[in-house]
Amino acid sequence: MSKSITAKDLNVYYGDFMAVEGVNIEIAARSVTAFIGPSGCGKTTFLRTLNRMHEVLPGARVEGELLLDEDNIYGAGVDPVTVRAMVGMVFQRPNPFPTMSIRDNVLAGYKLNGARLSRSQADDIAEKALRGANLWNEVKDRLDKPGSGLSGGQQQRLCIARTVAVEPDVILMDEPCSALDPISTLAIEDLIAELKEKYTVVIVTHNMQQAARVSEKTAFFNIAGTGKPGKMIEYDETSVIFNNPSNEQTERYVSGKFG
Ligand SMILES: Nc1ncnc2c1ncn2[C@@H]1O[C@H](COP(=O)(O)OP(=O)(O)OP(=O)(O)O)[C@@H](O)[C@H]1O
Repeated sequence: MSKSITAKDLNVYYGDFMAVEGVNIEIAARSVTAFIGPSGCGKTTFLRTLNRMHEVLPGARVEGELLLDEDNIYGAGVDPVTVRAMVGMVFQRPNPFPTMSIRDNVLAGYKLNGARLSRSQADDIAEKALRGANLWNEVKDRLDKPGSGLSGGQQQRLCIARTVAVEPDVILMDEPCSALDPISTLAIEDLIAELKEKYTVVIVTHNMQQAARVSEKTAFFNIAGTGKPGKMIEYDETSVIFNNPSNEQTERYVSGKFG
């Protein structure tokens, strides 16, 4: 399954501070969208609203609507835990559970939900997810060894396997390669290209070449100054954003004149 994402007039606050203002965006199912922009413009903050992670901080809140297909994830009675099962997230630093085996890391989502799986069901889920994360061949002979014994790039693919194991509709990635070497980065970028066959992928990246390589659409965010809210300035096909943007701020950013 894969779902579209639509934000309507979304404002995001930390207490009284409005960190992101007035985002309107439509992200197609089965696509890769990159969020770019200078530090502090609200990319991560906005990304974390897409699976209701933002509100885990005290005082953090959201105004506006956020639809997964037709359903407002901020609607009355919607359980954030259900939303987070549909919208998985991969973080900047690989964060496998260090003492858990590779296999149990992949199955962690099921264990947290209290699902009862037979040994063969669990084996099938683990293998499928590890294959889906392009990690199976590297770990199939050591599934019972701790996840922390893998390289950084392998650990990040393990985290992606953990995310895809529960079959989400959307995968959010917050600078997933920033702690990785170039070879591991390429492995993750290849994987992102495969993931979009099944999932809607949204990635925050500081690396403009990466945005250009992996995404079909790009949203450029900017901030007018300290204490001001970040805004989405332009959203278009990635090739347009990088080669022929409409907005002067976008043009200045992608040509390296600031940020
Ligand atoms: N936990 C928090 N409490 C209060 N303000 C926060 C918090 N996290 C972020 N902010 C503020 O929200 C604004 C947007 O930050 P955010 O981290 O989303 O930007 P970003 O574009 O992802 O930046 P970077 O590229 O540096 O990661 C900034 O002004 C930041 O200081």
